[in-house]
Amino acid sequence: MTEKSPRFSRILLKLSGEALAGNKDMGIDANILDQMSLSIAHLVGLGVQVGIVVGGGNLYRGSQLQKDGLVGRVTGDQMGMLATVMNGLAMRDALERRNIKTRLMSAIAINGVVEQYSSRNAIRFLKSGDVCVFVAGTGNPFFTTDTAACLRGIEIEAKLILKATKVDGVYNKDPNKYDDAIRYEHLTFDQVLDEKLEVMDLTAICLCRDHDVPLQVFNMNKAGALLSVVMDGNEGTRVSKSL
Ligand SMILES: Nc1ncnc2c1ncn2[C@@H]1O[C@H](COP(=O)(O)OP(=O)(O)O)[C@@H](O)[C@H]1O
Ligand SMILES: O=c1ccn([C@@H]2O[C@H](COP(=O)(O)OP(=O)(O)O)[C@@H](O)[C@H]2O)c(=O)[nH]1
Repeated sequence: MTEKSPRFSRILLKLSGEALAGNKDMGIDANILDQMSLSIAHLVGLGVQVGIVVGGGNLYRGSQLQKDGLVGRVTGDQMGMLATVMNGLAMRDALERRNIKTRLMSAIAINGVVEQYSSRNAIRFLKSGDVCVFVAGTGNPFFTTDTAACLRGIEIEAKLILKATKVDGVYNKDPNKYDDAIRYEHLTFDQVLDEKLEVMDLTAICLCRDHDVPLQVFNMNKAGALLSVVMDGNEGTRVSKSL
């Protein structure tokens, strides 16, 4: 009997900072990180090329720092981007503890700590089986790591961008506020924009739509969900250019 091969050969996985925090208010939950690295190791073992964009919301968000009166927005966003670097360092170590060769690539140069992002190098590393963790978002203030995920996904020619979240996909309204919210199995980027569904920010959605890269939103806390998305795409909600 031959083992089924993955439906997507190269993926970009977006992990939010909050996902890394688990049930903690702040910081990183070591058990969550370990679980995530195990799931990613499983994909790598199946020959899937994996790029990861990590968020930083478990540590800092520029908009919040500005609201708190601590710093201006640009400085706050720079602190937010540096927060993603810290999460990425922890993610790299968790993956390497599982003997997965991992490249940590940053949009902002931090010599001696991370290597600088280049799409050509990233594609080369992915082809050789290394996992690439992309940090520091897009390198620019006023953007999000969701946008960075779509940008990097397009650049590395990922077949699918996966957005890991805390709910089972995209609903017609916020499932954490409305018990009668209904989950979509499949919808278009234009529907997301027209119905103002809070899946990703507008820049991220427009990038995926304009470059025709499908997006899958799924629950990272559900056992086996990541594997199921990559093997057959039957998990969560798929968002694409057309139905
Ligand atoms: N239409 C919707 N479908 C799914 N989740 C939604 C929707 N509207 C709001 N949400 C909320 O978005 C949250 C997930 O957003 P996410 O982008 O993963 O979080 P973060 O902003 O921390 O990265 C869910 O917990 C849910 O409460
Ligand atoms: O291209 C980017 C990506 C991120 N950020 C900053 O980094 C913070 C953390 O990223 P994000 O909020 O996207 O993290 P997540 O919600 O995924 O944990 C953001 O709030 C921004 O302040 C930024 O300035 N530019």
